[in-house]
Amino acid sequence: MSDSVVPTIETLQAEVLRLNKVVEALMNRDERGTDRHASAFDQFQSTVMLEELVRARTRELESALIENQAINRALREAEQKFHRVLDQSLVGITMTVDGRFQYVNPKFAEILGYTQEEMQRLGPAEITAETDRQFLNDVIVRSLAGEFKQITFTVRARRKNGEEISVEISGNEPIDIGGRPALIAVWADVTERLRAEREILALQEKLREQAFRDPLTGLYNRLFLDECLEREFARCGRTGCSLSMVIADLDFFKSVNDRYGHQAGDAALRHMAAVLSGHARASDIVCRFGGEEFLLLLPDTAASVAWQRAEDLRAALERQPVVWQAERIGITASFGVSSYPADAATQFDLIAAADTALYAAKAGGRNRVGGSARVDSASSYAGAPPASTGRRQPGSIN
Ligand SMILES: Nc1nc2c(ncn2[C@@H]2O[C@H](COP(=O)(O)OP(=O)(O)OP(=O)(O)O)[C@@H](O)[C@H]2O)c(=O)[nH]1
Repeated sequence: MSDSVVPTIETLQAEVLRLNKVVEALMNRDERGTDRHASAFDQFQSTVMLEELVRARTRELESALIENQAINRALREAEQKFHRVLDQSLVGITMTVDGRFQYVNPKFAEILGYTQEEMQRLGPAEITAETDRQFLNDVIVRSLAGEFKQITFTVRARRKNGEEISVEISGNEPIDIGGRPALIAVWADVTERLRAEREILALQEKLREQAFRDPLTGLYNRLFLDECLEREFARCGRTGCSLSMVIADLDFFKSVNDRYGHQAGDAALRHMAAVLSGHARASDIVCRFGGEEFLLLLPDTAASVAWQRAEDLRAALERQPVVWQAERIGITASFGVSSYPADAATQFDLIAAADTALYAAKAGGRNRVGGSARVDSASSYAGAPPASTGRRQPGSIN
């Protein structure tokens, strides 16, 4: 049979019937002719040939019919398999033509909370949250222009019940469906995945934050200080700005613990942390350096300004007693101030210089500020430590 046009089953069946009738008619006519007239040999021969031709054509058509039925069966099976795959797909699959969903699989309808029939009255724009609609339209226009071989992106979509979800869409170049460009896309609901990712990031941030925080006071710890001291030093080296440091150490803190108990000591440490934080500028870094020692890193702060700020802190601490249960415990601290580049060339020297200044303040009688940039004040001390500094008990001012 001709292979240019595949006839439909109906056409084939009609033609087989017609040919069978032709054969039948010929045979009848032949029989009738033989009865009535003695047929000429030629007529007989041509009739036999014609009959043979018709039979051959009938056989051809019958086998074409069988072949056609097999093809149709195979096509139906392939379509069924294809639909089964689409129906069972765990992701949404859509085919969009002229801005409308021409086909959506059940999963896509389920993701958006519509029926498959309802979905076919909608298009991608209608189910996209307003905030992302323009973006999606742009992607569709560019996809139809063949700009992307493959593209994956995420937008906010709106379900039938109004709930907003995040969907990840993967699409390819458009295909031709009946002369119209069609976009096939795979949609996945990634709302939970994105939420989990956000939670993990927040948790990581929290853990990072915890790793850098002192649990008792909530201040940064030494680990954090090491990180940012290096960074700040490098920055100041580059920009030529000054970097100051203040180390503060509670005076006679052992006596607070001994007299009021360890928990009162903890309260005093928290109180000290609150005073330091309360006086800090946004750019300052306030750390608990160790036991009852605190450290302030003051970027872009000249030595004299740092010294004055330490003095303000000293005075504030002296003024504000620790409130512990029914007690008001008066505490003081000694301070050591150092500055880059005035007192030190490296970050280690800067700490050492602040430490030396603190030691001098302790040695000078405590409750004072030590440092090379000291301004004249009764409570400041910058000289060498005397041989004996004496000790006094922290006073209850209740
Ligand atoms: N309550 C409490 N005490 C702490 C903590 N860390 C360190 N200490 C105490 O801090 C005290 C430090 O004592 P010292 O080093 O002798 O210093 P000080 O008594 O303050 O004396 P000076 O520094 O010379 O004025 C010790 O008794 C430590 O047990 C803490 O986290 N909580």
